[in-house]
Amino acid sequence: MENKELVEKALEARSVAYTPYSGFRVGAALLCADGTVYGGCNIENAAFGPSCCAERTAFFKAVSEGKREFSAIAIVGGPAGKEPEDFCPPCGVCRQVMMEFCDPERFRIVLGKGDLSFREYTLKELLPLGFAGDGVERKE
Ligand SMILES: O=c1ccn([C@H]2C[C@H](O)[C@@H](CO)O2)c(=O)[nH]1
Ligand SMILES: [Zn+2]
Repeated sequence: MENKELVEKALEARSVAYTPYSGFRVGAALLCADGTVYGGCNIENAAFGPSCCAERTAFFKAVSEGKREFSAIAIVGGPAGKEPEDFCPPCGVCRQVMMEFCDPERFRIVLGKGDLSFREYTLKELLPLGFAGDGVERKE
């Protein structure tokens, strides 16, 4: 799928962001290796801590439906009431979640804006020397 189309889907996902505390609405569209796309938005909470970013919402939706292989994620974000005018790079926690499921040299992170312009990075570029759990015992 074209990056532009993925950015459009991220903008669509952003429209239902739940952000009463920050007013900063983020949307993500996660492209699975099988071609399916999962949208995600940020979901905030009055206790702040339980809030979830758009990117993790998309990943957890996909993994909870059996998906394990991912090609790319588009991310858009900015203040409510207007289309995103700046790029919104993923937070460190979300980069680490990507590291769990994605090949850092192949997984593409597409940062988009409301005008559908975008910049593409690999996960390795945004999370150099990322921790992949090498040496961590796996039970299954
Ligand atoms: O890449 C990002 C950056 C921030 N947020 C959310 C967290 C919070 O709800 C709001 C402001 O930080 O935006 C995301 O969902 N993804
Ligand atoms: Zn995040």
